[in-house]
Amino acid sequence: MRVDIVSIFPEYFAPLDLSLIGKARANGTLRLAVHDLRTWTHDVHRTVDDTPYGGGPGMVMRPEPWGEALDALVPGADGEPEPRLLVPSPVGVRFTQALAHELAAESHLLFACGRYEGIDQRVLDHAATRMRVTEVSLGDYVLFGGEVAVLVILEAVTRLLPGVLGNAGSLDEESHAHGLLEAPMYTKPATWRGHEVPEVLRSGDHGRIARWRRDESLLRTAARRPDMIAALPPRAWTSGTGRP
Ligand SMILES: COC(=O)c1ccnc(N)c1
Repeated sequence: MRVDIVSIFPEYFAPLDLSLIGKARANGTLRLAVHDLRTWTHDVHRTVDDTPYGGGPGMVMRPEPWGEALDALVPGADGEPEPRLLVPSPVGVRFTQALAHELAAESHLLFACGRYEGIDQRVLDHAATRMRVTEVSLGDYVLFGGEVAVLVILEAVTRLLPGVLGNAGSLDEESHAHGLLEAPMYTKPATWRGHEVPEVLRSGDHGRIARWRRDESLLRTAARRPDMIAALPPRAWTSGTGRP
């Protein structure tokens, strides 16, 4: 997967050299490049923003640098598929595990990091004439800029790519993998500060363990995320594997 990120704070992405994303970059699973939007400015102050039409507080990101940046990063006639442009924004569609899986199937993601009051709408409108554009929200709150959201989205997507997670099986059992929250997890020692690991998990009875985990998962989801319970298919209540 090719990923391009455009930001006025490229240094925000230094963490992408670390850990499993760093390894994915080193082994070629992820071809990631970070670009400074100011590369595509031409004035001495390298201006990227201006006052909003219609008045109001704050500044808006100018369209010209973004237009030139996207022109430079979107392959022209060389046959490569158009990238999917992702714009982290409070007004976007909610980022979910399902969307992470959808993005993990893309060959080229292009992230545009807005700052100030956002990017001139015409940048997104023009981009939509030649590529898929998705504004993505992490939740109902506002950040200083899109950079932190890109780190979150990129981590959620990259870990789904083949070979990135050492134990791919964990993808199958984790929270949100099957519309439920994961059951509690335990490791040694069996007793810690007077707290015992549930006996069933030390029983070696895999059928009992699977049922216990399913039940705990349903209870935890019902308590914390009733919206997810409401979205479950009816068969989720009877399957013994913990998978709806
Ligand atoms: C500037 O970007 C944001 O404020 C933002 C991005 C993604 N999700 C949000 N909830 C906010």
